[in-house]
Amino acid sequence: MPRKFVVGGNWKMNGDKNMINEIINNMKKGPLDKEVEVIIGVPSIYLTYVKSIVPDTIQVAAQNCWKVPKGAFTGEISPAMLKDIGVNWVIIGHSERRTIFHEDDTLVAEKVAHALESGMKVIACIGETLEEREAGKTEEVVFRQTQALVPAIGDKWANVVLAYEPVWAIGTGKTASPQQAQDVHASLRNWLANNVSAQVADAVRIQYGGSVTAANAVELASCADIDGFLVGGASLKPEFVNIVNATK
Ligand SMILES: O=C[C@H](O)COP(=O)(O)O
Repeated sequence: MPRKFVVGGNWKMNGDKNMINEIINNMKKGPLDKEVEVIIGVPSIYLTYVKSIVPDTIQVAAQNCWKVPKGAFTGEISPAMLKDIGVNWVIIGHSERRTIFHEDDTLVAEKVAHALESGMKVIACIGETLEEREAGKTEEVVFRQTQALVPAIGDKWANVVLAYEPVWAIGTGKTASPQQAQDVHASLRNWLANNVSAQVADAVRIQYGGSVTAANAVELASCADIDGFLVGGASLKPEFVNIVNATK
């Protein structure tokens, strides 16, 4: 079965109500390709507001969550709380969480496991730093990060999207070339076939993220193993509509 293209917009810690109204109005105007799954990653404080103004055709994600349902974890939010306000997706393990907030593979896996057990869908992020790429360790790093997720995901791969985001391409304007991205995506799929199952390898969607724009999205989207994007900066701009429509 062909994999449905899935485009996420990760707003990160950006936006206010005025800007959010503009972004959503622009997406409503679209038109957005109906064949593409669209998920916007919203700062937690605006999740309820965005849910109240967004059409059902656009799904809403949190950018993080904690690994237990409730308790003394000041400043955190749980999958149970997200589900309570109708948010069914969460981005976990973004490189900014891994680097700035020191989230390691184990914590990322615990968060993924709990989110999935709570009935949420997860965009799980992986990707190498520039230093790791230059040392020829790209595959070693993304395989290690994915391996940590395997027991956490268990049989719930249908609720997971993998986002390959080379850290050196995030917010830098340096996009991975379509060949560089395709090579890593193909290696990941091959690794999944050997270490999980052929069925999961074939079905799981792997997004590319890192300086995706309307100008490079069409070529990246034409690669066989690129099943969508996780878009940062450009998801705040009108060109996000063109990125969603990159396979049209
Ligand atoms: O989650 C999105 C990625 O960090 C990519 O961000 P960017 O498109 O601004 O490079």
